Amino acid sequence: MNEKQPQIITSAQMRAMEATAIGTGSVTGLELMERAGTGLVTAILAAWPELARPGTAPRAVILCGPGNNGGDGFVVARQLRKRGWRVALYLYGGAERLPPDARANHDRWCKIGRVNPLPAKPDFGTPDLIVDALFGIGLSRPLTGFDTIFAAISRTQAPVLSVDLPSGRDADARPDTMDWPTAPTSLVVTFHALKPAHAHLRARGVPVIVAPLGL
Ligand SMILES: NC(=O)C1=CN([C@@H]2O[C@H](COP(=O)(O)OP(=O)(O)OC[C@H]3O[C@@H](n4cnc5c(N)ncnc54)[C@H](O)[C@@H]3O)[C@@H](O)[C@H]2O)[C@H](O)CC1
Ligand SMILES: [K+]
Repeated sequence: MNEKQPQIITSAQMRAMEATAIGTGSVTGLELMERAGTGLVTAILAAWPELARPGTAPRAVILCGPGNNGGDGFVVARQLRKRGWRVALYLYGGAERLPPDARANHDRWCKIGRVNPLPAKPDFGTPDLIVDALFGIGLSRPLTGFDTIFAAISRTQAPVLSVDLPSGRDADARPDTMDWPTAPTSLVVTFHALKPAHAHLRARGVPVIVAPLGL
């Protein structure tokens, strides 16, 4: 009996599903983003239970990008802070560039925490966890100028949770994108279903978790 193969959808199919769900009014983009953030935090606590122990105040560094992938990062920051984590959040790009759902979560985060601009040569110190919420399925071309940031992530030797995709990776794993510069990763949490890039990551031994969005 052949093992049930995980469903793999393209980024276009994912976008169409999100658009249909939002278009029919069955859910809002903001609600989808909150579900995504909750799925990410659930995965963090399951993957690193030593950080979930009451009484510890783990330190997370959260890197937010200019789109809704960054929006997910703001949700994670708020939810971890609520659990007593210390959170240092960095934003690449201006808040005014954020799309509505991400901006709403940026504004909610600003009520309880700071937004630091992501420096070109960052020093993230020694966090317990790094959350890579820079880029997801909206990446349209190879990243340039992120090498020092990726090196700074590696220098921390902290585990890296990739939101949806390791930043820099093309979700559809088109052949000419396989050598695009990509952030380090320890664990990838994607949403609703695997995309082609996730099958490649798993084949290379990178753990990939699919968080449901209720779609
Ligand atoms: N739709 C929803 O409410 C949900 C979305 N999910 C998350 O959203 C991202 C996809 O978000 P999107 O805004 O479409 O794209 P990204 O955030 O991945 O990035 C777009 C952003 O980046 C810029 N950009 C693209 N390529 C480059 C580049 N090479 N260099 C610099 N900047 C680049 C582009 O201009 C945009 O500003 C998805 O991955 C999920 O994480 C929720 O999970 C579910 C709800
Ligand atoms: K990411």
